[in-house]
Amino acid sequence: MRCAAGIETRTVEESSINLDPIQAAGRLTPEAMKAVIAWGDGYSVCDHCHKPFRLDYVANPPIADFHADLSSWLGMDQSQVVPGARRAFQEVTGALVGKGEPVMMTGMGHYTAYLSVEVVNGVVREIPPTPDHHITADTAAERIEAAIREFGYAPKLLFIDAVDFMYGNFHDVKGVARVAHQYDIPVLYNGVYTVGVLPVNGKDLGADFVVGSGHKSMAAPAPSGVLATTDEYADVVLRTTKISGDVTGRRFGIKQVGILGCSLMGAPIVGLIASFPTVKERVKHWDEELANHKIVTDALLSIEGTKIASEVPRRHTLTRMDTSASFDVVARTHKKRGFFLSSALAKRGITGIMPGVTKQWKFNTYGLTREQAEYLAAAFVDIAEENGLRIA
Ligand SMILES: Cc1ncc(COP(=O)(O)O)c(C=O)c1O
Repeated sequence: MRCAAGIETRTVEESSINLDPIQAAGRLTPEAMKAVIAWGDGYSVCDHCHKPFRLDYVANPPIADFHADLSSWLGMDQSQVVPGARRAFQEVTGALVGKGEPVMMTGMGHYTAYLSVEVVNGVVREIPPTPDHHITADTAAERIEAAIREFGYAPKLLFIDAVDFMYGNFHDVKGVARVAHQYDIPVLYNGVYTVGVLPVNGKDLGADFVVGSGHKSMAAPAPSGVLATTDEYADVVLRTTKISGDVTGRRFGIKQVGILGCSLMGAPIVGLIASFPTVKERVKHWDEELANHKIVTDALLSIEGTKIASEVPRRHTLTRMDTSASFDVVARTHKKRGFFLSSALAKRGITGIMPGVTKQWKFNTYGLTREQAEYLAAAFVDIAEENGLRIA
């Protein structure tokens, strides 16, 4: 069915398996789905906004309680909801970084982190990954020293991914944060692949800012995300307005500057909150997610020539495979070329791997049941066998 604006009814096949790394942990819970329908009108939660007229003070739906819960759940002091992790990056750079000032970024950072420096006319200085795709404290120290020599003062902020989007590798957040703090550089922990799927305690990690993505990892609608910080940085980054109109003298209460007053006011905030109890529970079961993931990677590794390009053993459900000596060999002569793999998977109800790619590709098994993991594992082996690849 298609509405007058041309939007088709979206059907989500419950039994199908979507391996798209960015979608795996963002699918809504049934509770969020219902809440989104009930609260989908534009500014729906604003019916319940009373003095002092700020989103995080709304008692019903329980937005105020959610903020308090979120801060303690992340091991931080204060938090805010934002329209996506990228807006949290922007809020922090907006508060801490001036024109021409350096920010340390890892060479494996997301493009939105780079752009959040660009939007405030800051300058990026990178910490390159090691040949095995890790960000280490030693390299961070070297690059910070180099930036200090170049600029004459320490960088204003350091971004570090808990788990990067390229390989799904874990990085030495604690070690890097310890080094950064020796130079008084605040640390932004990018938790888009951790917050909402596994336990995170920002202060234990040495983070000054913890950023999560609602639509990527907290079973929430887009755009949504979270920013948590310490009391030390809250005064600057979550600061309230002081501006006034020079002619009218107008003032704006206690609105927060970094999110231009309010951020999520309808479906995204109620969806985020409605999924939160499930999200808090599911992070306790990360080991089960890893066990399911291993069923699939073991099956893939049984296909002769197949390797894992990410760190091993796997500690995350997002993995980059190297099938240049297996599926890519098939692709060279197959009539569908590289598309044979995505097409064979689609026939089996499996989507989310980039069509046409057979050398290196990423997938994420987060949220699959044991049965689905076994089905997926068997599907890869089956596809390999029907294309003449040997199984060890
Ligand atoms: C590592 C990383 N950081 C940040 C983002 C941006 O997140 P959001 O869409 O919530 O702004 C992404 C999105 O894919 C990502 O992979």
